[in-house]
Amino acid sequence: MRNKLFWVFLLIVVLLPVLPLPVRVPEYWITLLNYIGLYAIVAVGLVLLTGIGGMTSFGQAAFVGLGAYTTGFLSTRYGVSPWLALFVGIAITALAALVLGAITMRLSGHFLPLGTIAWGLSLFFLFGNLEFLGKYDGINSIPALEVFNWRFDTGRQMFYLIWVVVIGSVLSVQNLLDSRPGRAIRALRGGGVMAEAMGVNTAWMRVVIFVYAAILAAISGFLFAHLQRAVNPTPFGLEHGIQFLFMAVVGGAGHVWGAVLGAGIVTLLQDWLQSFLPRIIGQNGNFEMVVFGILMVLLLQYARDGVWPYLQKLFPKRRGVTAPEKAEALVQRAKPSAGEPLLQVNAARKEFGGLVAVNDVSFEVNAGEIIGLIGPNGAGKSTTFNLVTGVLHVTRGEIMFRGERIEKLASREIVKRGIGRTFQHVRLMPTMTVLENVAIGAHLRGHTGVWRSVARLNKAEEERLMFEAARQIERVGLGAHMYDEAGSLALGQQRILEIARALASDPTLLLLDEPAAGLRYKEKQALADLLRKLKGEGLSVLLVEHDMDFVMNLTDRLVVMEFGTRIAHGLPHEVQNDPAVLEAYLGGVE
Ligand SMILES: Nc1ncnc2c1ncn2[C@@H]1O[C@H](COP(=O)(O)OP(=O)(O)OP(=O)(O)O)[C@@H](O)[C@H]1O
Repeated sequence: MRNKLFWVFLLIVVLLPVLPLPVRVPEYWITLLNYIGLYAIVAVGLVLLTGIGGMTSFGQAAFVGLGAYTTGFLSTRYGVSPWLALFVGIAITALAALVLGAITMRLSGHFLPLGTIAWGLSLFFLFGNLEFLGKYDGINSIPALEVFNWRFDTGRQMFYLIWVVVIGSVLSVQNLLDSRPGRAIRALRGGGVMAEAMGVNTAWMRVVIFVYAAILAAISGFLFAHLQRAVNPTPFGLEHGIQFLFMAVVGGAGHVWGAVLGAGIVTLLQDWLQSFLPRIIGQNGNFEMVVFGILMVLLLQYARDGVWPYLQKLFPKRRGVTAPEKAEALVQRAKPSAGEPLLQVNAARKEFGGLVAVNDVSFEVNAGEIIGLIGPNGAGKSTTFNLVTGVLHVTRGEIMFRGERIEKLASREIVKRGIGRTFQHVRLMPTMTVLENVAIGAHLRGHTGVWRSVARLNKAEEERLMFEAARQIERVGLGAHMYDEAGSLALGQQRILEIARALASDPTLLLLDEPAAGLRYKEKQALADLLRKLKGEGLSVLLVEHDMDFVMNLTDRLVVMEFGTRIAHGLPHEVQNDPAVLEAYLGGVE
């Protein structure tokens, strides 16, 4: 169920063009609302791409152009039905975005924005220079849209079509974000290391949302062409690409409805400035751009999250995703029997240039054991951890898991095989609930993709995933916080939440990176109790730790490293009294 506000909004949209006199909305406002709608469709895509996925594109106007020119060209030159042209336009755009995305999405940092700028510029000049597209004059006499003899040849009629698409775009993106791939998209922020560790193919996910945003832009372009009944390159230039980005940011790039709000604010503001500034200043010129620029700077300075969050505070909060009381359990992997060899690290070596961070280190973890990997600062523990989890790859040596070599596999392949992990510095989605955070961990246990999620054909699987996430939350004792925002929990609880997220992947081995770091005594005790309980349930744990006391009463065996080398190995009390360990780890016998 959508909230009341949505239905009020829908009612306004339906009534606006048909209100009788004297409250009839003038043509001028209908035109403005049409443009706001067209821009909003593009901005919704940008919210997904930029606000949520964390990737900046200046090239959306070029995708709008692709949609507009395809229908303009096909419908005027070949008399093709615009509806067919819409599909051709979407296909061309998707293909272009796929190719462009596959090239640029792998590049980090500023390469993507630069790539989209280059794309925006080159397409603009291409439109303007191709003879068959009418060069800079463009294409005229584009036919009106028709559905069953109903012609959309006035602004008032187009209004409905445009706003149906706006609402459809918003709902489609909302549906997507509340789904398995949506949670993966939200986890892309912050570099994607966490998402990869949960089994998400982040490079592919980035391409997917780039294509999705491009398709929305192309649909907007299609409507634009049939509203204007003419196209030329000007509206598809880089300047408009930047404006779309402004709209998403002004509204609130992290909020889907923010796109509609942002499109409204920017369009109205520009229109207002354009008509009033010349009167105040007394001469014509592009003064509105100057004032607009200043307002933008102020907004970015004082309201980084855009205007939507302020508006949102006035209304009741949308109820988030909940876990069902009952659902069919997810399939579990076959568990090893106690004592079976699980992980074998054989002479693993990692060199960073001349530095040997891990020097031919060997150890193993058997099913049902808790093993501690300890050592002083810089000993190579985290590097070893990263070698096992696929974040780094060995220079030489081998790592076996359940009889299979895994040292060359990527993180997402390793979690697939049953190694779950947590992070030294917790990596949670702070504004998502505990439930949703844990559900990210179950990513690989679901299969629904983007299109089925958009169409809400994922209900049964979502219930199973949420049920499993809730089960893991109860298992680690965080049931009372199921619907709290993850960022609101204390550090100790956040670390336990990360364990629940790892458990949601149904691991046979749990890798914990300094789980006790920063915890208070009570929190450490709670964590140790939880790990003992998990061990009792047959789970194996490898933990990298600094805190000697914490590991002493918890682990079955300890592996001690110093300067990248394994210096001791054995039962905790044996290791504790080993002179080499006392010397290295405790800084010598006092
Ligand atoms: N990506 C990297 N590039 C170059 N050197 C690195 C890299 N990662 C780690 N090192 C170096 O490798 C050595 C081992 O570091 P590592 O982080 O594995 O130690 P650690 O035992 O986990 O220490 P800490 O407890 O402080 O986290 C250190 O000298 C570190 O500076």
